Amino acid sequence: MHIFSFSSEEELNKAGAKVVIDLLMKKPSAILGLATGQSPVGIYKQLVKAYKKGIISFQLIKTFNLDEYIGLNKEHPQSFYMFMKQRFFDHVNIPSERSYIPDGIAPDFNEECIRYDRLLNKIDLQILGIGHNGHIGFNEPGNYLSSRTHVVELTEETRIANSKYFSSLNKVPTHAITMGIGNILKAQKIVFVARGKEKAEIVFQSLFGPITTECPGSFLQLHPNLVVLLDKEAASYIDEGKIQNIETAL
Ligand SMILES: N[C@@H]1[C@@H](O)[C@H](O)[C@@H](COP(=O)(O)O)O[C@@H]1O
Repeated sequence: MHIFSFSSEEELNKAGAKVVIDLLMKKPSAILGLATGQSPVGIYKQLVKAYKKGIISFQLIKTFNLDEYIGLNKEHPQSFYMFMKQRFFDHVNIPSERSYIPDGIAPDFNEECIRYDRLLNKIDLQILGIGHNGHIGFNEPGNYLSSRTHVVELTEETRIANSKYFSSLNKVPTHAITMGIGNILKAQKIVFVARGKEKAEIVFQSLFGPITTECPGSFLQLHPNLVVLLDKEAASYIDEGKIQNIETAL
């Protein structure tokens, strides 16, 4: 595990984008796993900049998003599809048929989970954030975790946290489809991003606490190629000796 912390947002975002750019330079047909939430948005912005400068092309890549709300169609302003479209897909040259996201209004969700799992080729690089309660994708804390794509009931805590995107809490969907922990851990490399003081404890628990279904992020400790990008606040519980110098490492 390589942990880096940054005093500037821009440096963190540039470091995250650099991991993607380096991969695309080596493998223009790379498969990217993408995440919603505020944490990765700055990285997407840097990637859009790099595309506009002609540094990289997304023509040959494929993308798979982690999750989608159940009950929201693609055009719904709060769907994760729309989130990605507005912040990333519309600004780069990813052919739309190569960007996959679970279908939140599928007629049969069991079938949809099976379909998504079949589509999921081996992800080269997964970009990942974390919820305040330790969820990754929408794998919520509890007595068990699922390995494959599945339907999940969102916790009250998650619905409240995500209600900032909706007009009221009762508009936040109660369920979602998410890749499972196994899908996430199968990625060749994971770039895990977290920002802010309110993430400091869960980031510490995830990276150094016991591996437990009560903290889905703790399963990241099992991944052999994990790059952790934190701002100073999110890194504040971590011993400085465990944090690497970006200049020498990336
Ligand atoms: N399903 C997503 C997660 O993938 C994301 O990690 C989390 C944190 O979002 P933020 O980065 O805005 O804190 O939000 C959502 O619930």
